Parts: sequence; structure tokens; C-alpha cells
Amino acid sequence: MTKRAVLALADGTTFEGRAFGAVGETVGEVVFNTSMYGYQEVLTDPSYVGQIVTMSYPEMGNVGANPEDEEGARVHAVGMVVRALSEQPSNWRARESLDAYLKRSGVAGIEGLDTRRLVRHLREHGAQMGVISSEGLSSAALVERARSARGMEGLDLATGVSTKEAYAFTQPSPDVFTGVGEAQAPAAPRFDVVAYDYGLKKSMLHFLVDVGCRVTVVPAATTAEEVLARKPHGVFLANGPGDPAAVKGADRTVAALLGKVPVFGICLGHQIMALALGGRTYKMKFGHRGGNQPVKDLTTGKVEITAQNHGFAVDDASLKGLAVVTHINLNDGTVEGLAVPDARAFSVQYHPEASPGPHDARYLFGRFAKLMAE
Ligand SMILES: NC(=O)CC[C@H](N)C(=O)O
Repeated sequence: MTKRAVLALADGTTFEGRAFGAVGETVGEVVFNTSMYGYQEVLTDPSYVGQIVTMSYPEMGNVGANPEDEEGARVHAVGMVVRALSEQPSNWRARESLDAYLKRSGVAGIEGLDTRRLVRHLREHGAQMGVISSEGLSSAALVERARSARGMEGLDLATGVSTKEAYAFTQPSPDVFTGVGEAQAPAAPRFDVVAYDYGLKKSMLHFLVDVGCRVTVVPAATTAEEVLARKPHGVFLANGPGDPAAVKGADRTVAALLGKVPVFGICLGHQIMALALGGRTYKMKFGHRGGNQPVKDLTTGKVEITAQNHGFAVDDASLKGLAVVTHINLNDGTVEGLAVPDARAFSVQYHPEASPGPHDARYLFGRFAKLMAE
């Protein structure tokens, strides 16, 4: 028998649906993602730590779950909201249903509610804390619980999900691309790259290997001296969860690396790069999450369709005189990329590794390789 579940938002709005995944209660920031597919990559992306993800596309679970599509070591999102859960997966790679996968991961979901209304609500009133519960508590009690939960601002979640030990990564992607176009063989390894793990996605490491990097992944708290002692050709700053301004010591560490070695940052890594330069970040109303965000590369005039997952952004005005804004979001004009040519450093807010999403931006890994070759 399916169990009734409730999603309660901090502003008092409640939705009724059916429980799936793990039974019980979960608290997190309720956000929405507009990708039509790739739910498993989304759920396992460490940037979703502390978040309940609403998928705006109505049917989820059609291809079940498999061990290859995981971007992190486990499900990192704390909850999932879907309109219609497919009970019978149909895909040759499926090992289990989405329901069974979330049950095994201990993560609660709710389905059968009006996700269109929920997404519109979040767009209008902002992403906010919420609770999914199938424990029969009153809606008023759940709203109170959501209201008293701590929000994302000021939370250092990256340090907590980062690797505890440094490790080497040498595997190319299963289907190697070195740019937009046909699949190719990975480039021969010629660059030693240190990758800061703030909560990284596996695909980023594969794509670095594809363009010729021997990658050493290091914990978020690794000092600049320790990194420079490895004499890397380049430093990579990964994505990650939480508030970029709260990641302990990261801005000072990156400031000490800038100018000494080429640096490439993605998402949280981009935000930390901006902070290291003296810029500011802020919390967005509802963020960008999905695989259909148009971004303009101001250096080439080209528009790329990008995969995104962020709730904070870099304040454009705060970069004046510190960095060049290289990319902007065509929906809302926010900063999507920056560069400091003299320091051989650049970063993007979006996800060139996609997973899930379009591969328009894969060329950026090649741009990093070129910078190191020079
Ligand atoms: N994917 C990411 O790296 C997200 C960065 C940051 N946690 C944000 O929400 O903006």
C-alpha cells in the first residue's frame, strides 16, 4: 500500500502526495531542476547536499537506476519530488527501480503532487526550506519544522563532502570527446593537475583525463604550499554544495595560487575564484538547475546551451577591475564565466561536463589544456 506523504514549505504552503523511496522524514532546501532526464546524475551530484530536488519534467524513473550513472559515491540530495513515478523501469542497463534505489539509499521522495504548481511557487516566492514526511504529522507541525530549519546561507557543506585523502585519477570517459564533435581517443597524458575536491562530480575528472591530464584529487582544506610543492601544470577547482563564502579558507588558498599556476574553476570553484580575487557572491532567488540554460560566450559571441546547478552567483559589479566577465546567462544576465588572463585563470558557473545535459561547453576542458601547454 502506498503511504500518504506531505511536502511542507517554510512559507506555509503544503502539498499532498504519495511516499516513495525511504519511509520517514527529510528536511532540506526545496529547489527545482528542469532536466528531462539524468535524475540519477542529479541525485548523486554532491552539489545537492542538503537539498530536496523537484524535477519539473513530469515522469521520472523510466530508465530505473544503474551503477554507471552515478556522479558521486552515493545519493547526495536529501529528498526528491516528482509528478509521476514510473514503477516499471525499461532500460537494458537498469538494475533496479528509482523507488528501490532511493529506498536503499535511505532518501525519501514524494510523488503524485502538482509539481507545476510547486515550481511556479518556488519561482515566485524563492527556493526555501521544506520537509517531506510520511509519518502522519499535521501539516502545521511540518511547516513549523521547515520554518525552523537552517537555510543554505553561511553553510560550509563542501569541506564535509570533500575527500579525506589525496588520490590519483587516470580513467578517461567511457565515450571520449575532446571537444564538440566525434568521439576521439583520449589525449596522451602530459599535464599534472591538482583538483580541489569541494564535492566533485566524476565526469569532471574523466574530462580532464580526456584532454591529457594526470589528476591528483586533494581535500578542500589542502594549503596552497602543499599544492605548489607538487609542481602541477594546472589547478582545477571543482563544484560543490553550500555557500561559497562559507568554505573555510578556500578564498585565501586560491588567492595564493592565482598567478603562480593556471587555474580552471567550475561552479563552486568559479565562485571561490571570484571570492579569491576580491569579488562577492550572493544567494539567488531560485537558482539555475537543469540542462537548458542559454549562455553567451562574450569572447566569441557564441551561445551555448548549458547544464547548471547553482543557487549562489557572482556579483557582476564586484568584479570590476578584478576580472573580465567572459560569459553571461541570456535568461537573466547573471555572470556565467570570468577570466584573469594575466594570471592564466578562468572559470565558469555552469557545468561543461554536463552529466546530465548538452555537451556544447566541453571545449572548456581543451581551453584549460591549451593554457597549460602555453
Ligand atoms: N554545482 C555547484 O558547484 C553549486 C555551487 C553552490 N553550492 C551553489 O549552489 O551555487
